[in-house]
Amino acid sequence: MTQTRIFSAPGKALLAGGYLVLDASYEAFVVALSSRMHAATSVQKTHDTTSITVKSPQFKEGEWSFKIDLTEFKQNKASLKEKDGRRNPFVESTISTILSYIQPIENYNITITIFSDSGYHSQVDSVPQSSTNKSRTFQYHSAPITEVSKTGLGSSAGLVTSLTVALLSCYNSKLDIKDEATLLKVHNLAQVAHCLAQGKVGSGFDVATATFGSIVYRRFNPSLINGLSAIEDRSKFSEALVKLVDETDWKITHNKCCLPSGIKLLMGDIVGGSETPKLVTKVLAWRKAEPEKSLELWTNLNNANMSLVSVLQNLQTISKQNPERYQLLLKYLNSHSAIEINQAASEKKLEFSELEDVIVAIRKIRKYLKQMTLATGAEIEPEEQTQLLDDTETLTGCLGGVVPGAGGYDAICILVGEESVKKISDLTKGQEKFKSVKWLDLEEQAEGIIEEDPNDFDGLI
Ligand SMILES: Nc1ncnc2c1ncn2[C@@H]1O[C@H](COP(=O)(O)OP(=O)(O)OP(=O)(O)O)[C@@H](O)[C@H]1O
Ligand SMILES: C[C@@](O)(CCOP(=O)(O)O)CC(=O)O
Repeated sequence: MTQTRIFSAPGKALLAGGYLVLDASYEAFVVALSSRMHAATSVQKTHDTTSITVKSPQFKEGEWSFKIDLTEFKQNKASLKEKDGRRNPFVESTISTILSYIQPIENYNITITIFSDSGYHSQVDSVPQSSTNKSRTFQYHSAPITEVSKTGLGSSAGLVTSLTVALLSCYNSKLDIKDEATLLKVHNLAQVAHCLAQGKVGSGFDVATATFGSIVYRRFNPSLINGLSAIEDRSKFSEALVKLVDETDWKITHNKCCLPSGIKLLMGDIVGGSETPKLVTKVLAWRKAEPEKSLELWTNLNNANMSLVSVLQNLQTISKQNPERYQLLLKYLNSHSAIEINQAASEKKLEFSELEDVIVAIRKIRKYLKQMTLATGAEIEPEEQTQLLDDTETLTGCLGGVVPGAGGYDAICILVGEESVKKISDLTKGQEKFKSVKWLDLEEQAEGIIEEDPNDFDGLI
């Protein structure tokens, strides 16, 4: 019997809480994006050995095939061997984590096909291909996955999370991702697989967002996964993994939190790029060397981050409790810039002080990220980005913006009234001061993992 189920998981933009989120004392606000990673299953029972193939047809040589003798797998923790010696550490790690967890007795032929929305990668040298009913279009690249430039939306987290839920569904046809406990299990397994593939334990905000969608996130203790990776024997590893996934409280926070209606996230890709690990190393070294100064800065920045979350939540509440006033507020936003709103507030002429609250919170975040930049020497909000973000405050309908995640020269994220999105992208196109920005064709899509309609993928699989 063959069954096709398709699951997808979103990309991310870390709007508030970069660096702080590495420490479980602090929370971060992460927005899930409309660029998603999809995993389509095909399962057949077999009497032979288990065979698992992951295809990623948008990339050259995007196929990784494994034949697995289940008895041998249980006895030996050696890594899986791909048929043609091809490597994809994230695919290998996810398959071996799921098999270690499930410890299957019956054999299946499984094929999972991955589809990646165009926001994750540069579209240079790629051609579109659509499903029969034209509801889905994906870009097909002429190069292997490792050679195509990434945009920073968390492609490996999206891959691991969608592959985790897809593989689990192959062994449990009743798997329901609307069930909270199931979703938490998927999250825990995907975090383990992602960390083992990376060979390090990060904050995990990307995997958490891929699973749960737009959230306020607090990380888990890294020792949970560090302990696992030290186990050499497969049966002991499986036993510890089951305990960790099913019986351990990871003490993470993943509270749903999204942008208020009528306010959109606009993400600008910047010409240039930064290496996150180098920035992180500098920041953590300074934090260690300057415990008192850094505590003060971390506290101030965290207060600013949390105030952004709370003013956005306040707007969401107004939109529900007083929709008429909220429509007027949005109208005002879509006809004023952050500078003008701020000016009106200082002259005590502003009717919608809630808009000023957002602008102030964003400015505070930037102020402390700039202090972090100057103190640590890590280019988190470098001068070019400062100028660019200041310039966005002059755009009608824009509340300002930040450098997302680790910052640097990768991207900017701005908050914009929905009606102003197109105007801003049109207006900035020809302008010298915005010449380094390419607005990405994506927006917030707050859901985490969802199950897709297979008909939408006809002709692609
Ligand atoms: N569509 C895909 N198909 C197969 N493998 C993928 C796909 N997307 C990502 N991967 C895997 O994830 C790797 C990229 O992970 P890496 O940790 O380098 O980037 P990342 O931090 O997730 O990137 P970014 O945040 O910029 O998207 C790829 O080399 C590949 O192994
Ligand atoms: C700096 C850090 O806090 C955020 C990095 O975010 P991004 O990969 O730049 O989106 C690192 C992490 O949390 O793993």
